[in-house]
Amino acid sequence: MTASSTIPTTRAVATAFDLTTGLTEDRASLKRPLSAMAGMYSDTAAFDAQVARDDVLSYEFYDFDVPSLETEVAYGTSITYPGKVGDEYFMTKGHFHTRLESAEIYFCLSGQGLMLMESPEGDVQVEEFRPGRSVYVPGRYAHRSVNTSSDEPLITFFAFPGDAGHDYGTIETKGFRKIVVERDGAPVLLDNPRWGN
Ligand SMILES: O=P(O)(O)OC[C@H]1O[C@](O)(CO)[C@@H](O)[C@@H]1O
Ligand SMILES: [Fe+2]
Repeated sequence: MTASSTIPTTRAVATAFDLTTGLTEDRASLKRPLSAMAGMYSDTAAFDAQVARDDVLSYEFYDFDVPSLETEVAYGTSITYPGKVGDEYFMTKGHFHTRLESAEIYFCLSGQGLMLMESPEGDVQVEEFRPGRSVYVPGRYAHRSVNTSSDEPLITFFAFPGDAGHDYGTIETKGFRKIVVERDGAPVLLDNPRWGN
């Protein structure tokens, strides 16, 4: 996703985006339909049935200029739509940074949800997203946004070091150690029964 270059960006960049929806007409978003999340949700039968019925857009995000150097800052907005696969809320795929130590900052513009984080050693941390709340994802932690609202998109603004890179491999093969599911109308964190498989 991040363009690789050794030439620093030397021009100022401005992007106008909607503070509630996170959308902009200045750029194209990267779209992840539910089908792009194969293997990510714990209820695989519910996932297959839902994709066959209607392969909805589960999230999309904008990279506002994708700088790629250590000295630069990559940033954009992220929109995770409401929905569930079985009891599990819609979420982003999640990733470690290729340069593992790279941290990231998120600022919630609207909606509600959770930032699920875990280190390679298995430390799990969870922070709540609600409008006006920032979440600092420490270096070394994989991170995934989860939308826990029944009807509103979760909108965040994010920024991270330009050379952080995205490492999806571990998450695609092992998953996160925890899943976020609805129980009696509220989100709860459970052990992922499929973790490591
Ligand atoms: O990269 P994923 O896990 O698909 O999730 C996308 C989100 O994460 C980011 O890569 C930032 O970490 C954004 O581009 C976007 O908000
Ligand atoms: Fe990230």
